[in-house]
Amino acid sequence: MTVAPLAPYPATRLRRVRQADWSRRLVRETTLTPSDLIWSMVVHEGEGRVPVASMPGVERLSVAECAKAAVEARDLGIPCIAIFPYIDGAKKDATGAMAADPDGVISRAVRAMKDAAPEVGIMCDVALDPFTDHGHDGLIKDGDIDNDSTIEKLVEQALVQTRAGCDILAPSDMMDGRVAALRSALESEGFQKTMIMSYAAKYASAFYGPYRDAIGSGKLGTLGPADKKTYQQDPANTDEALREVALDIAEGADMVMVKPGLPYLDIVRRVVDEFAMPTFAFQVSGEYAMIMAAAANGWIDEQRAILESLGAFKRAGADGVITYFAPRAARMLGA
Ligand SMILES: NCc1[nH]cc(CCC(=O)O)c1CC(=O)O
Ligand SMILES: [Mg+2]
Repeated sequence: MTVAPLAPYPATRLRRVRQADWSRRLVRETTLTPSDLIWSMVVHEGEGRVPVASMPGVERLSVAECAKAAVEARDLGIPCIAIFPYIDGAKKDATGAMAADPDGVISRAVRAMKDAAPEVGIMCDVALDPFTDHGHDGLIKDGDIDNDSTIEKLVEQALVQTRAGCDILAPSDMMDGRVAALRSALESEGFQKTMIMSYAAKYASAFYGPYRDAIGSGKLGTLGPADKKTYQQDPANTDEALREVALDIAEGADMVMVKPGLPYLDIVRRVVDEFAMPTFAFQVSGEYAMIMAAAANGWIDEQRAILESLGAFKRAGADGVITYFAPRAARMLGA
C-alpha cells in the first residue's frame, strides 16, 4: 500500500482529524473487542482460588471455579478459554505420565467448563512440561529432548483432552512433525471437528518465567538440560518463523500462533502478510507481570497499558490474543 502524495502544510494538517473524540473514532483503523480475547487460565487440583505471587491478579482455580469462570467468559463475550494445569510435584515423573490421565485435572476442568458454558470454546496445551519432573516439554534421551518418542506421548495426551471435550488442541512443544501426527490421530479417531492452533513460531524466551511459577513447573537444569533452546526458536530469527508456520499449515493446523507477544510483533505481521491464516499471539506471563509490576509502582497507568498492549496485536494484524488480562479487558471494553 502506498501513501498518496500529501499536499504540503498547511493544506495538510494531520491534527485536524485528531481534534475530537468523535473524529478520532471515525478514522480509527483497528478495534479491540472481547471477541479478540482468549482467556489464559490455570487450574489446580485443590479447592478454591490460590494467588500466583509473580502474577498479581492471577489465581489458580479449582475445577469448580473454572466452571464458574467459563460462565463469566460467556457473559463477558470472551469466545474461548485456554486452560493450563498446576500439577503437584509428587505426581510428576520423567515421562510426564499424568499428561494422559483421563481423570486428570485438565480432563475434569474441560468437562466442567463445557457443562457450565458449552458456548465457550476450550483450548488445551499439548506439551508435557507441567507433568515432567525435569520441566521439559518432552522426553529426555541422551541429554536432549527426543523428538519422535515425544510425539507419541503428545498424541496420547491430545486424545485424552479431545475425549474430555476440548475444542482446540494447541501444541506448544515445538517438536517437528507433531501437527501432522495430531491431525492424523484425530482423523482416525473420528474427531473431524477438533481444531489445531499450533504454537508455530515459539521462541526460547525469558518472558515465560512467571508461568513456570504459576503451573509449578520444575526448575530446568537439575534433572535435564538447563534451557529449551534445542526445540524453541532463537529470538534472533525471523525467516525461520515463516518456515515453522508453513510446515504447521501444511501438516493441518487450522490456526497459528506466535509466542511471546509484544516482543515479537514483527513476526506476527510477517506471518499475517505471508500466509493469510487465522493468526494469534500469546501475551505471555512475563508480559503480564511487567505491566502489573510497573503499575504497582505507579510508573504506568495499568488500565491504559493493558488496552494499549492488547490493541497493538490487532494493529499488527493478529486475529486475537491469548492473555491473562482477558476478563479485565473485556470488562473495560464494556461487554
Ligand atoms: N509448553 C509449555 C508452555 N505453554 C505455554 C507457556 C508459556 C505461557 C506463559 O508464559 O504465559 C509454556 C512455557 C514454556 O514453553 O516454557
Ligand atoms: Mg515446528
